[in-house]
Amino acid sequence: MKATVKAHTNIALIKYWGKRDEALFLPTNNSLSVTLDKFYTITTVEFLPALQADEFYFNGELAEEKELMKISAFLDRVRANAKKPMFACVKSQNHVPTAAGFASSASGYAALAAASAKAIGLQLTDRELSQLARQGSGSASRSIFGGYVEWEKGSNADGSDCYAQQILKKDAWDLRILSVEVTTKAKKVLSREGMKRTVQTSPFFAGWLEAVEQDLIAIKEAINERDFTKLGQVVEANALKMHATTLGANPPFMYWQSATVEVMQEVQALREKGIEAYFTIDAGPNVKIVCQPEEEQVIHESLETLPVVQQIHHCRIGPGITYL
Ligand SMILES: O=C(O)C[C@@](O)(CF)CCOP(=O)(O)OP(=O)(O)O
Repeated sequence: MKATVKAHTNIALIKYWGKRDEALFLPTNNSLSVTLDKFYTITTVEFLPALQADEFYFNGELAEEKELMKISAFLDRVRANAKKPMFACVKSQNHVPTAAGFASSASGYAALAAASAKAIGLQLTDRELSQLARQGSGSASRSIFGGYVEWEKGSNADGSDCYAQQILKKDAWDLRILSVEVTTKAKKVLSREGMKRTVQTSPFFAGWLEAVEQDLIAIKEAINERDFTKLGQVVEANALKMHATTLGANPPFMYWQSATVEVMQEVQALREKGIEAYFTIDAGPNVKIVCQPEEEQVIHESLETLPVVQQIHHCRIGPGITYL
């Protein structure tokens, strides 16, 4: 009754931004991501009849109560699914620089979903695992798979048609992701709160929903044609539109800091010099840059001249979950 799983984090090229159902983590729009090779979570789950309650160790330390509550709530779904009311000991090791603003919940819940299902004896398909992980954190639904992944929003109220699937293998198109950590000052609005406030109060959210459908069509054409310029332009414009919605929320908020804008401007300056780099930004001030292998180094060198750049992580497109 024990299993260990390694799951990688992912970065959305077309953003998940808004839920149509908070309880089931059903999104308002499809999203598309690439799984990253460098950052991952390894989670071991052991169901033990002798346990009187769930236990959760995070990076070797007993986790605090509120984290344990979230894990237990997730395990309740697994227990109900397997009809086995047994408690578990969960041990998670994160290899994700949380300072980089990576959604470590993506790799964390993907690993927890796969390890807990396996340990309790559930035989779930990857699609079913994606639907289970989704109920821990939406973006985790994508980390079950490697390569290029699309998360289908579905339309059923119960989420039975809401899951992610791989649309292109990781080695089919070798793109690089530079994760640029900048100096962070303010406490950020967590993505869950950010998207909820935006859906409920931003007049720009309707425009986002229209635009993201078009962006998804365009990026899939770009992927099929291996057209990096087209992909980069869609990725950057999609991120900017997502962030534009937050400015219209009530109360308004903004994830960018001055350092964020400096990096964005450096990327645009690189393009004016003929170096193709495109940025994307999630629920935080850090910037991720998409580029082609041959320009990865020159982009790194230009970024590290910026005093606001603290660290640059080089990522390639990575694999789906593995059972260790
Ligand atoms: O990753 C993306 O598509 C875009 C974002 O990173 C943009 F910030 C949102 C990720 O949201 P997540 O942490 O999955 O939310 P949850 O479902 O409330 O846990």
